[in-house]
Amino acid sequence: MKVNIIHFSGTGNSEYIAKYIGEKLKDNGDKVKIESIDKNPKIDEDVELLIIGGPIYASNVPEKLIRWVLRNVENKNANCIVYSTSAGLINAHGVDSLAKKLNKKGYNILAKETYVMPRNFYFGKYPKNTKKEVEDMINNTNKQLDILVDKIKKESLSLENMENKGVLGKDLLAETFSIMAKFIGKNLSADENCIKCGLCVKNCPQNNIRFEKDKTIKFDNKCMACMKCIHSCPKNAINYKNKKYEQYNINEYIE
Ligand SMILES: Cc1cc2nc3c(=O)[nH]c(=O)nc-3n(C[C@H](O)[C@H](O)[C@H](O)COP(=O)(O)O)c2cc1C
Repeated sequence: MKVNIIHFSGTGNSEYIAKYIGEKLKDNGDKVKIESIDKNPKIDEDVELLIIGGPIYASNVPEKLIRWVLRNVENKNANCIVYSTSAGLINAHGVDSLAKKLNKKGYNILAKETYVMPRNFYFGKYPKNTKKEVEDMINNTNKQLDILVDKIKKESLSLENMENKGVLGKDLLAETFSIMAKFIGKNLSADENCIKCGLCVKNCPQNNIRFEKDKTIKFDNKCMACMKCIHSCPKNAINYKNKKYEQYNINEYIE
């Protein structure tokens, strides 16, 4: 079977899901392509299964992912699985919106999956997950993924109910959040530990970070609050509201 797996991932959780499913299907002999929307991939003409997902930001997947789907996915009669990753199950069903858009384009939605993964945005009563919590989450998610992969292999998934309620409201929330995110971005700054390596400049999915003439790091007004810059800085030099974040790196927990 020809499979395309497309994701948006700020800090690696949604990419992990894409790769996990992808590798298992490759082992099964399927032809699999895995890509991030950051590379603006093309969906194969003859794709038989599209798997697509990203993180939950306040009840929906990022507006960037929704917009990418609306603009870049052509109408097609193929099977599709949508997924989201979130730090908890509250507000986690934003994946309905993505499903609805793809269903309108002709895709048969076979599953709407939500995976609880480590938190990448912590404050107040939502602290960073402990090592044990992270390990448990990844183990549980792997079990959930194995069940899904098994169903894909056995072709035992059936059509999802598309009578989703509240998609309009969730889309409005995603738009509102994308505006709020710009303000979150305005609270980011690089401190004296910055070694000017340029990784954040290169990695930012919004091209929101640049070097000034004097090589200081400048954050513009296009932030989507994905947290990639904070968690991937090799010197943990990027602060939010002048406070340092304890970094999260999924690679520390997987082989
Ligand atoms: C700005 C922002 C808002 C978030 N909002 C929620 C939320 O409403 N509910 C939730 O469960 N997780 C929320 N999260 C956590 C992420 O959805 C979760 O950590 C996700 O797995 C990150 O995926 P990624 O590593 O692929 O970017 C939020 C994360 C960020 C950065």
